[in-house]
Amino acid sequence: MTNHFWRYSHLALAVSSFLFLLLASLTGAILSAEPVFDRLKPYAAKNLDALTLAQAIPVLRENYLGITKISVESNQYVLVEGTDKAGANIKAYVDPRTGKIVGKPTRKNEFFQWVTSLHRSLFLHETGRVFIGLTAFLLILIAFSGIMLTIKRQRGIRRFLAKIPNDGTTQYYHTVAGRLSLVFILLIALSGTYLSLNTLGIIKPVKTNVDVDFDNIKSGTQKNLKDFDLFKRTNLAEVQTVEFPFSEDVEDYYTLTLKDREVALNQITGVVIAESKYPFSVLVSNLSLDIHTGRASVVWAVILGTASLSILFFIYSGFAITLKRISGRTKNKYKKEESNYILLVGSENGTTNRYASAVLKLLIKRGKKAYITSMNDYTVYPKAEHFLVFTSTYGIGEPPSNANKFLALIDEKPQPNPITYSVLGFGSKSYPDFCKFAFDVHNQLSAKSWAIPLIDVHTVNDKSPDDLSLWQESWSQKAAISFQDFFGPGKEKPRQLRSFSVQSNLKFGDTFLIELKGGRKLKAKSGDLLAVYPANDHRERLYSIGVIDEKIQLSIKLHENGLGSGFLHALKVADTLRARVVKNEHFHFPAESSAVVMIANGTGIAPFLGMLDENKNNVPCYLYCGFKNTLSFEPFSAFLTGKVAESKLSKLNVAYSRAGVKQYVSDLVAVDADVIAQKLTESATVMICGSLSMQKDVLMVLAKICIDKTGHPLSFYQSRNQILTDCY
Ligand SMILES: Cc1cc2nc3c(=O)[nH]c(=O)nc-3n(C[C@H](O)[C@H](O)[C@H](O)COP(=O)(O)O)c2cc1C
Repeated sequence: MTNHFWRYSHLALAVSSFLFLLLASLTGAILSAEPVFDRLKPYAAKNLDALTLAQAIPVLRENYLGITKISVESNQYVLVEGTDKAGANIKAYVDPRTGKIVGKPTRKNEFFQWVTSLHRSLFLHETGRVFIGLTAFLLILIAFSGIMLTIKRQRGIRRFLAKIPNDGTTQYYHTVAGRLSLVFILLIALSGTYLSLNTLGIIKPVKTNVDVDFDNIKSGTQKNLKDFDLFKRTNLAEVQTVEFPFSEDVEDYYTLTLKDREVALNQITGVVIAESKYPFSVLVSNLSLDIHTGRASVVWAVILGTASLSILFFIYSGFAITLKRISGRTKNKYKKEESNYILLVGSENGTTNRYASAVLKLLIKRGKKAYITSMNDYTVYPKAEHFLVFTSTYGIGEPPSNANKFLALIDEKPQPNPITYSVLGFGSKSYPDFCKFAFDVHNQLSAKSWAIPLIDVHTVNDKSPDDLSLWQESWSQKAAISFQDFFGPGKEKPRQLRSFSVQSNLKFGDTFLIELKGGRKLKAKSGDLLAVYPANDHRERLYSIGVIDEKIQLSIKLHENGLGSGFLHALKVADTLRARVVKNEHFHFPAESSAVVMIANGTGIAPFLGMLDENKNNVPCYLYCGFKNTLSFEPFSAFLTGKVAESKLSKLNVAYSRAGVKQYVSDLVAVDADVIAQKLTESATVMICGSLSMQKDVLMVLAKICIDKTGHPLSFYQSRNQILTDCY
């Protein structure tokens, strides 16, 4: 059964029993203090398991003239009833080793009596008992559905006790505490249910009294009590009551009520004259009482109290989780039929929902017609121009439950118009399949003819504000929608711009290479981005950078009327530029990788130039790059040949799309399918930088290579950081 089923069962059971569960656990926690208070009184006898009846009874008989009954109560009080040496009636707690009176039985504490009634029947007699019994039963089901949810969360029963990644959420504490208290809560619930079945008369535990055959009772010489075999074998911890014979007549006998049976004993010879073992139902009933009340052990009573308090915590945290989950849902202002921006959300616990809702509000504030819905409600949107997909990943790289039909739906329902899309994945690197579902969505959308990627797939690790703002910057640049007054997580921070001086600006047709030098404390790595503000206003342009000899190198294509490229193209040596470096951790040269496969087209080669320069350990690097013709490759040719000579680049593969055999870089990748598959299985990293259309083609080729030659889907490697992309 699905996670969804268990989640809703868990919630529905908790909601339906909430009030009774609250009362029962609160009163249960209070009642667990009673055995502790009882044990604090000086009446409890110590080490009853080390004192036999053969030792205790003679001592008590010496002290009291006529004993009618000895009772050993569950709190280890030993009660003697009968007459004392002066012939006066007594009913007192005694020390069974000395026979001394230690206290007199008193009425049960009124407060505990009141709480007990509330706990057992809510003061509603039979009806209350039914409700309480039902609550105990529902608690079993809640615990069971909780176990199933934990198994799903932990990806299998064998990993049930494995470490749970601590993301600091209420859900984490709910799960961890649940696992710790599970056994105790189950015992409370099972014993409570059984006791309720007893009190409601559905299960009737019937003790059969000993059946004595009076014709067979034999007399003889009076044996000393301390020599009675059964008395020697039975310690006081096993005893509930010992009823003494009424007279000295041989037909009167001792009746011993033990934990598991009743025994009749000849008072002259000490021989067992009858025995009746309790039926299973009585044993279970006694055990349930011990378990449910903690009457037999202070330690158990404390555990019970803690477990009852933990139920209160689960009620609180469970509702907090649900509230968080549903609070992110937003009402739509526009209908889906009229909206141009469609926000598709996959969220299990509400984090992604809340972020998507903040983006929706921003779009509406900017005057856009936007519509938000969960990914499973995906349909055909006649006026849609942009899809914004926000999704988390759960389980073994699986979709959240409101997105589990999405991949099938996009196959079933093609859009009538071309639509740009962007996918933002929410996940956590504590899980092996980081944002895998977001990659699955991005890959599947990129194979659709109607879907045009607006920006590369982005991921957010543990709600990182830096990751969120990176997506915002990339998306707002392409969609021309400012996030300036965005009110949501990862909202814009004040920009701290630095000055860069232009070292060179070399032009090669419509491509140009700029070298920039920042101040001494500049920390930039190849793969980071440079944010430039060409009009000195909010409009930002991002460029991938390569760092060579502590200088930032940008490789840019001049676009007609391009705001950013036009501005940079016009820069001259010694000009200064105000800009900032945006960290792009996910696209740095991998610190530990058996090999690196670099795939680029056009100016996307820029970060790889810096990375090859950085390759001090000569990690095997394979570059596949695509250019229009030899002229557009020329700016990089000498540098790359030099890196081959230095063994920093193992193999250089160049495709020209408008010259010679007319190939694309994806064709080169397809030719080397075997090599790339082998590298991937050897934990190599594939890095792709360049245009989104090139990425689309390359991902399709890689998807085929992965599935055909390694048996894993492409997203398997993407979510393990083995396929990194930075495309625009
Ligand atoms: C049970 C569980 C399983 C998860 N599995 C993954 C996973 O496989 N990959 C991943 O990147 N993140 C995983 N995460 C992290 C979530 O995707 C991340 O916390 C996300 O922000 C949750 O978003 P939501 O609240 O919108 O569902 C998991 C979280 C939980 C609680």
